[in-house]
Amino acid sequence: MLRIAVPNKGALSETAAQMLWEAGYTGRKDPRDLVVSDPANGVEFFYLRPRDIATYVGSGALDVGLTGRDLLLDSGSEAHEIAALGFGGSTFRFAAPAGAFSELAELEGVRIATSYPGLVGEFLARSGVSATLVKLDGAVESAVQLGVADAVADVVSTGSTLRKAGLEIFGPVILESDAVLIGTDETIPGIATLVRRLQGVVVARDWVLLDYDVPVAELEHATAAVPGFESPTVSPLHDPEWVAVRVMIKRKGMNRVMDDLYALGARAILVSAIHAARL
Ligand SMILES: Nc1ncnc2c1ncn2[C@@H]1O[C@H](COP(=O)(O)OP(=O)(O)OP(=O)(O)O)[C@@H](O)[C@H]1O
Ligand SMILES: O=P(O)(O)OC[C@H]1O[C@H](OP(=O)(O)OP(=O)(O)O)[C@H](O)[C@@H]1O
Ligand SMILES: [Mg+2]
Repeated sequence: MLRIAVPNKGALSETAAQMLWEAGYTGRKDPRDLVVSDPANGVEFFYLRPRDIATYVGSGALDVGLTGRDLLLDSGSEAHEIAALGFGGSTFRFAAPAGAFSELAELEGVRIATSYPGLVGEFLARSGVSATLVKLDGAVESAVQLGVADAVADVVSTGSTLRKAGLEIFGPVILESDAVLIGTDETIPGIATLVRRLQGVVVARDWVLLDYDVPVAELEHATAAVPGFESPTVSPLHDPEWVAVRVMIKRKGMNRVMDDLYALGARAILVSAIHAARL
């Protein structure tokens, strides 16, 4: 059985569970379950703290895990990224009260609060800056106001936590993070199927099916404007001057594409959701 680590709580847990469910796996029914076996799919899920997942997978105790790129790098684990999962996006940034710092070099000798000392320490070392890291468990945005640090380095998503704490981002982007599938050995039986299933879910979330009818005379323009994922399917219609076209497009921006096709003379432009995919 493939042994899979899944976040048991926190920012990634809900979407990770939803994705696995959409990929056809049996999830946990009770949020207190620690282990769930899914023999029909040949997998076993271990619900763990997101921060610990890279440690379990890196040690070989578990085969693969869903976690954040930032948590993977912070852990120093042997595990590596197998696939990006298209959710849990965040950036990792330095922040301080407005005007306190404007660039990285000014962090020399100052105190930086973070719950990701591995990630931040490695970044500072690579940049040739020597600072004192103050290791906190979370809510690091309060560290400056409470006087235990001069700056913070933390996960930023919408930026509202920083704003509420009166802090502003400065300096370079430390990391762009995403939820990722991690492992040590991609040849373990079952991993390739898991990856294909998860990628199928990512595709089904990000792409839609677009159907439209277009005059044959405009077909080249329309397919050049909307080439789709691979190549559009073109089918004859009863009226020989028209054809039907089917193409996959990104969900984001689909209304703009529909407007453009309409302007080119396409009609009966329909969008439908993709429920599952193997590409
Ligand atoms: N507000 C957010 N929006 C999007 N992703 C986030 C957000 N906060 C954290 N993440 C991502 O989620 C992961 C961290 O998850 P989480 O915050 O649940 O773990 P933690 O901070 O170690 O645990 P906890 O917050 O429960 O102490 C990281 O990969 C991070 O990039
Ligand atoms: O930019 P925002 O959308 O405001 O999100 C960023 C906040 O979310 C995370 O906190 P989390 O809820 O994980 O709490 P923690 O600090 O205790 O880990 C992160 O550590 C930031 O504090
Ligand atoms: Mg957190």
